[in-house]
Amino acid sequence: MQRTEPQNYLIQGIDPIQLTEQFGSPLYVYDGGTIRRKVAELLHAFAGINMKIKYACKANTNLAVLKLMREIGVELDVVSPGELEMGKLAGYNASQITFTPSGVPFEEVREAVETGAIVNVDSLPLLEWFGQTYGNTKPCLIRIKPNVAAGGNIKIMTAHADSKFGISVLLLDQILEVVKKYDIKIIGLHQHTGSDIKDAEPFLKVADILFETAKHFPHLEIIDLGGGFKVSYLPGDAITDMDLLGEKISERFKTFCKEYGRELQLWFEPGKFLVSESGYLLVKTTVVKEDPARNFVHVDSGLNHLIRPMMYGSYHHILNLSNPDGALKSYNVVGYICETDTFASDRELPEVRKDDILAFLNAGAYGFTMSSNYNARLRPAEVLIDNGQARLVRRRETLEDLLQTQLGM
Ligand SMILES: Cc1ncc(COP(=O)(O)O)c(C=O)c1O
Ligand SMILES: N[C@@H](CCCC[NH3+])C(=O)O
Repeated sequence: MQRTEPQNYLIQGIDPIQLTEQFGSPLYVYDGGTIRRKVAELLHAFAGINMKIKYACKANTNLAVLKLMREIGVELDVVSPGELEMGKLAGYNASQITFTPSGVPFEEVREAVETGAIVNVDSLPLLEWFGQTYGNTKPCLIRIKPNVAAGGNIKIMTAHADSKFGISVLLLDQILEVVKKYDIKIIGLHQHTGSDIKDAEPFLKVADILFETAKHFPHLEIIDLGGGFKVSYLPGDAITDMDLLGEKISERFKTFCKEYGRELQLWFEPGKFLVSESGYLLVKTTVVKEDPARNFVHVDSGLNHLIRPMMYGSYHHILNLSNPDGALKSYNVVGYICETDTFASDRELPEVRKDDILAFLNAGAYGFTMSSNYNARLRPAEVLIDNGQARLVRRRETLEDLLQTQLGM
């Protein structure tokens, strides 16, 4: 979204307020141009390296977004049979999809393997099952837990010693024993450190751990370093310097490949980095309440549509699209859910009036995908703007959708 004079917010030349008039509110809007730009940034940072992007689609599974990713050469990382199916519906071959489960029933792994996807094995019992079931007939990667703590907050750190994810690197001997016992075809090592990681240092640390571990596996083709690049939520927020990170990791990766004796492929699985900035949650002000303690702005949405502020205390920048020139006032922006659902506390915004349209920025990742029907509320519609055209890519839910699975009458 550019800010044009005088403070007229447009997404690819389209007025978001007009979108809410056409498609209703609340509304998720994604800017395909931003997604294309983010993919290009990542490719640029790792130019010169045999690198593949596996979009962690838990961030946003709208089929139009998945199709766009496929069209621009991005492959997929999925965490469930549902996401796998969505990937296929978006036109992916199963062989372009990696399944990265977390303690799932082994039947889900069987389904993924038999459909042709590659699996990141995340526990010793699963490795044992994989060996018993497939011997050396199917390839897999192993998800290593490097015991490194990094990420925006503890809930989104996934590689520290107490994290449930992956097989601890300290269990390497046991991993090797199982691999040997069944002659399992390990073609890659994987790790994902966490989300919202700004500095290059943790990425380099886990890369070194994986490179060292890789020396014990002679048939590798892939090193998968996961996702986690930080984006800017607050204006002026420090973000991962992708070019610097690309340069540093590429250098070490090249050295590793030389030592390993073969050129491997480097994979990344970003979610947030690719889609966060592309997304806006547009909401309408329902009530402005001037309480002695605080000014409250209620909107026609809540933690059911964007849970990140309540779940992680995350900051999402808010724009008052309807009154950008209004005098600044301090507000608590809250939802309509019967639960404390605060989007923002003590936030300075241009004066907010009833029926103003507000935009929550950085809503493209973990927005709609983490939404729910709490309080029997319906989920928003979604619009994708690409090549200057706005297209409805998910209709608004109806009460019928909500009642469809109920059998209690
Ligand atoms: C295995 C795996 N890969 C990739 C990601 C994407 O993380 P992010 O959206 O921070 O890039 C996640 C989510 O945390 C993950 O669990
Ligand atoms: N859902 C998290 C990031 C991914 C966590 C999943 N491992 C967020 O909104 O920041």
